Amino acid sequence: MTNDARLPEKAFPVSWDQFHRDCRALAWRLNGQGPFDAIVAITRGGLVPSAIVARELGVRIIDTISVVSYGEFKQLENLDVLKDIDQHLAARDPKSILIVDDLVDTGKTAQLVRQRLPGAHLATVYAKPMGRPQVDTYVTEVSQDTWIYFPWDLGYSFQPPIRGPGG
Ligand SMILES: O=P(O)(O)OC[C@H]1O[C@H](OP(=O)(O)OP(=O)(O)O)[C@H](O)[C@@H]1O
Ligand SMILES: O=c1[nH]c(=O)c2nc[nH]c2[nH]1
Ligand SMILES: [Mg+2]
Repeated sequence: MTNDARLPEKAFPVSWDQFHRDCRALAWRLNGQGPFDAIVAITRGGLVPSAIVARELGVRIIDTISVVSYGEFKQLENLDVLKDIDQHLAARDPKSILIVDDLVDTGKTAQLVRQRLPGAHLATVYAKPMGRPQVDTYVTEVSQDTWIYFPWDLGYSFQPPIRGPGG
């Protein structure tokens, strides 16, 4: 048990280097599918993976949908859509559209975006078991009681020794 009751049990910190590799691995998996000619990034977490996947797959059109679902480590009661998908994009063949996010947790965010773009392919870098059914392609699964720490949320800090200061 962690000291702070708000924190999930396990931590999975991800460095920039690891994240870049995991996004490239996602792009490799997606390369055999599609082809995709537009990406919908679920902001904000989907922005960095979308940029990397777009570069690898040669996709030039990137739209965003802004969904807020989490306060501090806890999901909010209702998902809030602050910015919706462009109507021009929604009129395209859904099979050519790739939806990208950093992770699925409960799957509620992914489900909301799927309902707006039925038939589009949804990809995330990480997936927790509850959200996995909402994802077509992902790279790494972590347990439901794990919190993923992304590189843009982290900084260098002192780590106390595992056995404490006495050694
Ligand atoms: O599967 P779910 O339980 O719905 O959670 C997953 C969503 O939660 C996080 O976004 P968040 O709402 O925290 O906003 P952010 O992307 O701006 O950080 C994450 O980036 C996913 O979009
Ligand atoms: O940074 C994050 N890490 C997570 O594990 C997570 N789950 C939902 N939203 C999340 N945001
Ligand atoms: Mg998000």
